[in-house]
Amino acid sequence: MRSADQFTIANKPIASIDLMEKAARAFVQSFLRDEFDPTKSVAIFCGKGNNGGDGLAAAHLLLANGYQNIKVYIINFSNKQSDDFAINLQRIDESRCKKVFINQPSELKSLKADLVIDAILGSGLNKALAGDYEELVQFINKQHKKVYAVDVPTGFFAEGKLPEVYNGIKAYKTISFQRPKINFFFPESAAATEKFEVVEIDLDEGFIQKQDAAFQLIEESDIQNILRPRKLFSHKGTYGHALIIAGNTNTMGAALLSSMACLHAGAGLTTACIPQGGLIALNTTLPEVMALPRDEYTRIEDLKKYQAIAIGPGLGTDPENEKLLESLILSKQPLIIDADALNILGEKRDLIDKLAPNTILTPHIKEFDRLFGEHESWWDRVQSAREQAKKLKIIIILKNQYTFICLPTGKVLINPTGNPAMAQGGMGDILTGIIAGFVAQRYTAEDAAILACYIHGKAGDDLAHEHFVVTASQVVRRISGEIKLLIPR
Ligand SMILES: NC(=O)C1=CN([C@@H]2O[C@H](COP(=O)(O)OP(=O)(O)OC[C@H]3O[C@@H](n4cnc5c(N)ncnc54)[C@H](O)[C@@H]3O)[C@@H](O)[C@H]2O)[C@@H](O)CC1
Ligand SMILES: Nc1ncnc2c1ncn2[C@@H]1O[C@H](COP(=O)(O)OP(=O)(O)O)[C@@H](O)[C@H]1O
Repeated sequence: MRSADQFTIANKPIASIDLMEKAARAFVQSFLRDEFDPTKSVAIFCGKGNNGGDGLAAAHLLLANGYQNIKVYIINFSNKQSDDFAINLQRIDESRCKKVFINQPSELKSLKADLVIDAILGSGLNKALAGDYEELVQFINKQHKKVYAVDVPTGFFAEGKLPEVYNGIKAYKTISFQRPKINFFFPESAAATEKFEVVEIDLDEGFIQKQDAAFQLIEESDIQNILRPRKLFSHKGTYGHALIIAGNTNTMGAALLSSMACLHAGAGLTTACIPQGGLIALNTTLPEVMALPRDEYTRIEDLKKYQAIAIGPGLGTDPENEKLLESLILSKQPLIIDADALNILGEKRDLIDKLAPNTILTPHIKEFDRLFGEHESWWDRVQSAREQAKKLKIIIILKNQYTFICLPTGKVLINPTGNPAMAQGGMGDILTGIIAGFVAQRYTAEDAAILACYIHGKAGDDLAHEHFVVTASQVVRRISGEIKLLIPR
């Protein structure tokens, strides 16, 4: 993003000071949507780089928007200052805005303001906070004010491994420019900001898109470009046959949820490979789904009729399941491996190297670490998922609030849908079923992964508008409706 700033300044008819003004304007617009009471007092902390410059420009704009009680704290811990900071400082000097220079953190005794804007350090942060900056930030955090951060909270790295213990600003909201910073998508960011919003500042989009960015956020338009309508004169055979190998004595629910999700995602036929004991449950709850009792299942040649095979939800890790997984892997059929099948793979690591290209693995954090070793941070975990997907030519769907879809090309797609109301058992089982449903319909493994993650989360988001918690069964029933809403007319 820093290179996009520089490219835009060099190639668009816009001076860097005007870009700063644009950024400040976008920040203030977003701030005013949340904070529309101009009688509130605001303390704006400005460093002497461009982040601080944004803060000064924002002070100006807030005054122009009727805020009377604004105080700017200029953090004067270093002699260096950016040119655009200096220009905005002069503008502040000429205005009626109160300002004070802070040469040492101890000069700050109290903070009376209702709201705080943090513009101390932005994306220019090059090492963890220490010394005066750390002391200043601790002081601000201890005031327990509502803090709005400009671009990134001071002390938060926009990318790269985050320090184990975060010592930067704890913001209520971060208003970030043009593109979200990759580290916002990792759980560690919860210590730095409760939420973030991305605002446009007109950086050169063409340039940004040409960058070979490893990470890409999935957008609704991507889904619309991938989804295909049901064809005239089509029949069940057009949409493929999926096999869901799942369930055990105490975990038949996982098999039912997965199979149901596969059905609702549009597979032409769905067969559930379950234990004998689950037949009544299946036949009573999912009459559309066919059954293949697990002990009858032996011949690998019979698998050829399935366009997608998912294995794992509620499966158990018995030795016969190990053999089943191994034979499936060797059959090179289109495979989605989840839950207990991933745990088996974690124990029988030699099988990992035998996975066919485009096999889909759907681990949550624990399953992932069982497969590929413990990781200290999410940055490390995602890097290693990326490397493994590339090396093995498979797709790894690393599940979390933001799910990372790691492709064989080395690219990582970030799924933005989903929310904490979905944090309940069974939610992963239905994701697996949805993926199988799309693979059966002959979407590529990559497209099926993208569609499934996005639609799964979107269904959960829509339900969460009205529900405190969203169950997997509720999400399943919304899948087909979500597809209908997303599909181009
Ligand atoms: N044209 C542009 O480049 C634009 C930049 N914008 C703003 O500019 C910010 C980036 O500005 P800068 O590159 O000037 O960087 P910052 O303002 O984030 O920081 C600059 C200074 O902080 C020092 N520093 C870094 N880490 C430190 C640490 N741990 N302790 C103490 N000092 C430290 C650096 O040596 C540098 O002197 C963005 O976050 C954004 O707010 C926006 O105005 C949009 C346009
Ligand atoms: N806080 C959350 N925000 C968004 N999605 C979530 C959240 N918590 C869980 N999910 C989604 O729910 C699913 C949980 O998968 P998993 O842990 O395998 O569940 P289970 O094994 O119980 O079926 C994943 O797709 C994950 O992305």
